[in-house]
Amino acid sequence: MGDMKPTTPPSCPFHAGAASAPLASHPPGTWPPGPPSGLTGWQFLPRMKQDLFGTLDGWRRAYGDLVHVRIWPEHEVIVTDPQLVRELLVDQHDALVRWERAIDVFSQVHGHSTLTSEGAAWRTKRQALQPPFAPRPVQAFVPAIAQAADAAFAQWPTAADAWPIESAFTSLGMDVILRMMFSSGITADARDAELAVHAASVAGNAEMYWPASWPDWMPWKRTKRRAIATLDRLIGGHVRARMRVPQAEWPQDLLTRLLALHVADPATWPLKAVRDECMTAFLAGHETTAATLTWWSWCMAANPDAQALAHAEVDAVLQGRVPTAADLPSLAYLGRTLQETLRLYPAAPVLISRRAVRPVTLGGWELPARTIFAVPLQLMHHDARWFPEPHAFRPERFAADAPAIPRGAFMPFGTGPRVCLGQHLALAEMTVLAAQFLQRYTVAVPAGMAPPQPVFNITLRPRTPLTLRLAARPR
Ligand code: HEM
Repeated sequence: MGDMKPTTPPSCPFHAGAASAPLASHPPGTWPPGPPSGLTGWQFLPRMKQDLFGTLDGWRRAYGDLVHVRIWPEHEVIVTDPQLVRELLVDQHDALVRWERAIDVFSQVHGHSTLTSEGAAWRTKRQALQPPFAPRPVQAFVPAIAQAADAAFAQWPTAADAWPIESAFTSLGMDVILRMMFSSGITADARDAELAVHAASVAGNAEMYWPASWPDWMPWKRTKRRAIATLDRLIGGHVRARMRVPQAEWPQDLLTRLLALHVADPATWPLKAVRDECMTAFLAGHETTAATLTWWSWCMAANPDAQALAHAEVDAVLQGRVPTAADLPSLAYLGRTLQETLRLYPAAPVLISRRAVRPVTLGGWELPARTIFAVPLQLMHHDARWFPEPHAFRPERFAADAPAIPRGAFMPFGTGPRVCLGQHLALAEMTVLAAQFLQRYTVAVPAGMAPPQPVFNITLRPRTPLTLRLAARPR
């Protein structure tokens, strides 16, 4: 096959000035460089399972920012160049759907929600849900978030050498999302729900890399079956309880907004669709924020100077008050500590893989329909080209006067039309919780403790549950 020169498209009077389609500069039918796959490429799977990011990083160093990996019967392209990631997820998003295997696995718990749907169904759901998640409306949740934090911190000890902070932040994250969704805080069955979320997550992650799932009635899937039943009871119970209350008495929360859609248009929004959105908001809405606050508390403990600056800012801005939505813009340094945490430990360290439904031209390569694209945010966030000394915790990278970070190099919430629905809520929530935490506590690394190792189980979590030294601050 001869070299195909890029050709200039004929100019069109109707589309003058519009972004032109990317051009292929490599011969059609060829792939970007990548590791030799042998007959099947299946030998890559155990390596990827054992150390996904180490394996991908090795390939990026050897082959560049577009790596082709052949794992029969699939062709996968790993994209780590910020500009190409944006070209893919923003400019060419309509050429992609989410990898069907991941969606199969997620659907077993989430049903058919914004997270798991495609095409017109996804658009309808996303448009209906967008308004309460926009930057301004999420401010209405700040008092509920602050109340949840007050209630939780009242139960935390004033001093502890090894406080199970990960579990404590997970319960708090769950309480917050339950208050926002159902106007009802965490109940005694929260520990069951926490265990169920973990079990469903571990089972989901394990199944993702098999071409199909065994039916859930198989005897060895009992733990997963029970986990899903526990979550169904929790979410379904709230929906049913609300339906027993006269509509005029429904509180202003996310469930009421979803049920209003059901009341107005039960064909598009049957109760099952309401349940599915609640499940997604519950799972996506607390797992990720709890994981981020866990890593943030580690970053604070391991970087006492940054913690002291954050303490000083919180004290100066809040003067001991409970934070309100109006305070959030003034907590700028605290916000940067959260951004730096999301850079080092993105809660969703790799986006859900995408499947091309038509040919995609990217970086000069014409990649055929059915190509799978993977976007490992973790690698991009740790790339020394955009983040010097990438493993150091440096909140000042995000200061207004710091050197600009290339667009697309930092995207903990993804990008394009399928960017995280809850990003503004998550940032407001984490800032309020972190501020209230710092008003009360100093956190430190227990003597002799090694840095926690991140493991990827749908979200990025420490390999063993994180515990830290906690001491109440004089008030
Ligand atoms: C630190 C907190 C969070 C992080 C890091 C995070 C990250 C992400 C990322 C990276 C995606 C895109 C996945 C992809 O493109 O494959 C996503 C999607 C999504 N997130 Fe979040 N998320 C967070 C919090 C939340 C919260 C609080 C909610 C809701 C209450 C939420 C709801 C969703 C939903 C519904 C989607 C799917 C959107 C769609 O497909 O249209 N997330 N999230």
